[in-house]
Amino acid sequence: MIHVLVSDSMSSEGLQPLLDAAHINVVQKKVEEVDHELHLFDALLVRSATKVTEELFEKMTNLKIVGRAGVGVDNIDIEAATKHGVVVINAPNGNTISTAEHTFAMMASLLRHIPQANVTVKSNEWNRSAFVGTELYSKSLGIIGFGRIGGEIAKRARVFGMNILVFDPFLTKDRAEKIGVSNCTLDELLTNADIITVHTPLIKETRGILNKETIAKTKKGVYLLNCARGGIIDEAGLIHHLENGHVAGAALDVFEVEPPVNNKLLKFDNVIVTPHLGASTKEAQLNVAAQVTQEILNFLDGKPVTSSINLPTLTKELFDKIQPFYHLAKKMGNIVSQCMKVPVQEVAIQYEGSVAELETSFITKALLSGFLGARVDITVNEVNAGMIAKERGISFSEKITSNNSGYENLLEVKVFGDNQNFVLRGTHVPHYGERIVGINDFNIDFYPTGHLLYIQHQDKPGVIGRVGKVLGDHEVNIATMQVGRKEKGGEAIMMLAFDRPLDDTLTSQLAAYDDIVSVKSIDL
Ligand SMILES: NC(=O)C1=CN([C@@H]2O[C@H](COP(=O)(O)OP(=O)(O)OC[C@H]3O[C@@H](n4cnc5c(N)ncnc54)[C@H](O)[C@@H]3O)[C@@H](O)[C@H]2O)C=CC1
Ligand SMILES: O=C(O)CCC(=O)C(=O)O
Repeated sequence: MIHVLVSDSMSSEGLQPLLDAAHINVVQKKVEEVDHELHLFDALLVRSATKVTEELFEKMTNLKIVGRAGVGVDNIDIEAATKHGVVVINAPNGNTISTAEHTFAMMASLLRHIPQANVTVKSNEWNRSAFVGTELYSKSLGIIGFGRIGGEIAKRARVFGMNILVFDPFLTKDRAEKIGVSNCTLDELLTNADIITVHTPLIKETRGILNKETIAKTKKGVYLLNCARGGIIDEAGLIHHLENGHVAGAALDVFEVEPPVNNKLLKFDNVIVTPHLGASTKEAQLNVAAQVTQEILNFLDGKPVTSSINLPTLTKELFDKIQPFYHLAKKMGNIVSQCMKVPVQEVAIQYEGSVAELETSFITKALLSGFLGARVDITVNEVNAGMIAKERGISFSEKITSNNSGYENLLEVKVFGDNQNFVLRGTHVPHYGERIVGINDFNIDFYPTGHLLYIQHQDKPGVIGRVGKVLGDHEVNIATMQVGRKEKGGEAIMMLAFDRPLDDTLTSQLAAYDDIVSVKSIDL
């Protein structure tokens, strides 16, 4: 049974496929309410209320995936998720329209004082002169962060006859042209916009992008909006410019601390607020819950996820093509790790042939996870393999080569360790399977599975017979056997496969022969 914890309120219609799955047990409770069972859950679904911290990852020892029903993942410690090998996914476009519409509603309300006027009329006042507003028509709207939501706002602003100024360092010329806007510098936007709205993620570079100093550069009487994340507009800086009358008004859906506690911003008549409602429509909630549910089901079924924050994004088609190499790479990493029982400083992976055209970074991570999984006692997977390698001082690299070894595809891993290097080559043959085709300078051909014995020896008469006899004396049946050598009478290797693991006494007994250089038992 797979256990999924849904810890924030979510559209039950969107969650239905998870609720309907017979093999999945869905618990809809807050994290605090299941404190003693946290270790049971395979998946966690959240909106923005649940804080997914390092401490929570430590308690959720079985967790494999966190799904964020929404865009912003600032409530999830992505670094901690990556370290714990937990995939983080979000629902990037399900609430775009709702948030763009909310921002527009806030903008119109702010400039026409609708919330303030509403309160007075309901209090039996009829004071029309107190609420003279400002038109949106022909005003310059500055949009900071021109992604999905910023783009939708621009489309609506154009219909209202507004001029649009955009600042987004990552905006491509193509996308700007397609929507018909031009990118300007932050300073140009600040000095020319009548209204400024922010739509970036909350990251180091955007925290406080509008602050005491930058707001001072804006036009006197500017209106500011934040329907993205609290902290993108620095609250102290905004308060300063509301008090000195530089800012004519602000519309805020989000706050540095939510819900806001003793927040001075709530005292200003010209500040209108909503309780983080950008994505709160029936449509958006259905969209994000359905998107994230489908992704979780795919993931739990071993299918690719398309909106991961800490894994390369793969389409189903690409994922299917990568699968054979993913499994081969994982096994190759594992074999190398078991053959190199010394500290390792570097892992270099090379791709040749058709495999080089795929998303090799994913295959590299699979190889690293196979390598590290055999030598560390924590969960290692494609999510955290790179991070764990770095933490352990192991550098890794990948290279595409145009070498022509004759194989349709070839993966080669070279591992450099204390006084020892090791090279392994593998290929995948369609309809036939994975093959290891080279160890160090030797050509060989075996199927990497089960219990193997790798023997380096002298190419002399009687060695193979002696190995067979020792194994036979211990009632060990040899399932398959491959040999390889470089030259007659020189160094040689054997790879034997068995139906059951070998015990250490047997490998020590074989290693004691003079013409046997080394014996390594490999379990896959
Ligand atoms: N109030 C609410 O309920 C909601 C809030 N949000 C917030 O809105 C934000 C934006 O959402 P989307 O448009 O879907 O995200 P997006 O990823 O499509 O767009 C973000 C844009 O910000 C730009 N950006 C990044 N760093 C920047 C910088 N230093 N300066 C200027 N631009 C920068 C990016 O290039 C990107 O184009 C989310 O990160 C989330 O925090 C999203 C949905 C609902
Ligand atoms: O879950 C919510 O309603 C908040 C949505 C949001 O802020 C986001 O998607 O980034």
